Amino acid sequence: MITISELRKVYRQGKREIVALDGVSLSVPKGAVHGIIGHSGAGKSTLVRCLTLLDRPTSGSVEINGVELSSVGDKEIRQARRRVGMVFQHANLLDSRTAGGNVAHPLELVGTPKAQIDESVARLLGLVGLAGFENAYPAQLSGGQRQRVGIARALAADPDVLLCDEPTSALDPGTTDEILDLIKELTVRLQLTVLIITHEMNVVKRVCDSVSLLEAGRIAEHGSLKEISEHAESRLAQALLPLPAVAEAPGQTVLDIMFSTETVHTPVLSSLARHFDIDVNVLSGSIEPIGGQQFGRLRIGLTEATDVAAVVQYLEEAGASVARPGSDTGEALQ
Ligand SMILES: Nc1ncnc2c1ncn2[C@@H]1O[C@H](COP(=O)(O)OP(=O)(O)OP(=O)(O)O)[C@@H](O)[C@H]1O
Repeated sequence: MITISELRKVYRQGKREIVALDGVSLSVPKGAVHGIIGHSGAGKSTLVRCLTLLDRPTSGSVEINGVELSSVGDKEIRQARRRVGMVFQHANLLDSRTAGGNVAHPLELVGTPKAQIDESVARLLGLVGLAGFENAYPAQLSGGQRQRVGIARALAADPDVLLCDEPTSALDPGTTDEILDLIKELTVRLQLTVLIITHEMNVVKRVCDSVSLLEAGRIAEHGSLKEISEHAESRLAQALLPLPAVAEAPGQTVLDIMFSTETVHTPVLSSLARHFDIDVNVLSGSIEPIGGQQFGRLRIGLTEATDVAAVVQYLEEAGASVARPGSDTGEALQ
């Protein structure tokens, strides 16, 4: 379990203060995968550096399984760092070392006996589906295999938390899915706590149990995928269920409707049309499985004469969530 409380990081450039993290609080239980989405400059790298103790937070705390990370002294810092395994975008393997040599590296650095290292390397490569690849060099491996080695190396020190920084951004879609499935499987099997920094909503959909939107150093939105997908005004929900090209609807009142598992299969729109004796114009829509459950989003147009407040109330009473689409939509997060 990782608990981040009121984390602040202020950089100073001469007289100027740059607030990179502005009170980030977040809790992820053991065995869960949490995604962090954010635009460039939101504070993602700073958060990674604070969690890996490459940077000291200005204030706030990071606790891993009840142990406070941010207050450890310089002497214990190496030990504390071992609690967080790091997976990078480009695997960052040492080209001069074999796959086995790369996985062995962090164990060698802390003086683990040779026999124990050999046993760990074989076990870890087996765990990531690379049994028998001990002697292959990174140049002889595919991008996905290199990332598997990177994951095995991150697990070598038996960490509690796996911190994955854009782990699939350099991979093709098929390999991305394989690596994400591996991360999910390892999370459950080893009871890890996983944080994935990503800009890809597909990563969130496939592997995350919960997600946060980091904006200007603050958590602007967060929740489980189910909680988020039930709120039509949530930008994360809109990014999870982006609408295909939306048709213009001159002279109509446009509404976005989010349907959750319970309502996605009920004929809400036809009953709406019957109830109010109106025509409902479907402008765009999508229905997708998110976090193992079906969610839907529809954009509809109503003729201006319709009593919109009554329509919204009717839809909400039917279990849907309704929003008026604005200019700042979740599509921009894609
Ligand atoms: N060492 C530093 N000194 C001064 N300002 C910094 C430093 N590191 C980051 N910042 C500033 O802190 C803010 C957050 O930066 P950060 O690199 O954490 O964002 P990010 O979300 O990782 O962006 P990107 O996706 O582009 O890497 C930015 O305004 C950045 O300019």
